[in-house]
Amino acid sequence: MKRSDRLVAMTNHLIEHPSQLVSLPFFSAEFDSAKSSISEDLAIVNNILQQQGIGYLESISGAAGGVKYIPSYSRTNSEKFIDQLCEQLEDPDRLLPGGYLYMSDILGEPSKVRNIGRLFASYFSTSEVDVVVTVATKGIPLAYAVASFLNVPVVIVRRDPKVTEGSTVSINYVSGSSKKIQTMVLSKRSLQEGSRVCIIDDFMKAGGTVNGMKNLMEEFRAEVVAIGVLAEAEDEDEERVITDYTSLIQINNVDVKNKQIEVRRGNYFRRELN
Ligand SMILES: O=P(O)(O)OC[C@H]1C[C@H](OP(=O)(O)OP(=O)(O)O)[C@H](O)[C@@H]1O
Repeated sequence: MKRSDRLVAMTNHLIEHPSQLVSLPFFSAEFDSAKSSISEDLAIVNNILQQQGIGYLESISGAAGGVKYIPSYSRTNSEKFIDQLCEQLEDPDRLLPGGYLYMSDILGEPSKVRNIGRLFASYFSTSEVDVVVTVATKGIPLAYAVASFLNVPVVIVRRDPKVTEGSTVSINYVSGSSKKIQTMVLSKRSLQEGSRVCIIDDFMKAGGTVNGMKNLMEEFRAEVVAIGVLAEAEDEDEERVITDYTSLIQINNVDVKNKQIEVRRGNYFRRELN
């Protein structure tokens, strides 16, 4: 196979299998090429991925070695996407009682959900995440998007026990937004002790829901190494219980009465991105 054809096929395979180890012998066999040629090809691909600001190839040496495509969105790409999302959300008609924002249309757009997943996967690419955890319902599409780029499974926390979940662990929590005691339930089979967990949700107001998930993770002796929320809205009437989280969008100065709203970049951008 000609180098130009190999480069296209190789890039496609790597992008289609984010965070997955691909061995050099696999590429050699697939493209009937010497490992030295494949190594040169991979250097070219790595260079272009970084130039395009969409990630890089991580090399793993040794007999079981190879390369992994690590999605890592550049600052420029990230800002462009989030600014466009802020503009779309900064619409007073989206305001809901209790300082909520209607975002289900965004969560219904696969391309936007995929980009949100890519941003979080970029941000958490070095956190060695084993599993992405979310709570039903609106966090689910985002959790799958993040997990697909990190190449890890998704675990969904429910609010009610179901016979199909087997024996479960449950905790009670107060979701600040609804000010009522709620329950979170998770099947005992779903998480191994010591799992490194990335918590993902669509929205955080008082942080009671994310805090509930953190408490539930303690019941499983799992370690929360990353917390990502698409949007956060300040909760004027109570101190937020969560501080160690990453948000893509911040909703400020919500004035339901006068239908005013401000939507800005979240704290995702406070950290130096490559
Ligand atoms: O930070 P808090 O004050 O706890 O609120 C954030 C919660 C509330 C809302 O979920 P709901 O709309 O209650 O439930 P669902 O996701 O099933 O629509 C949102 O999806 C977060 O999970």
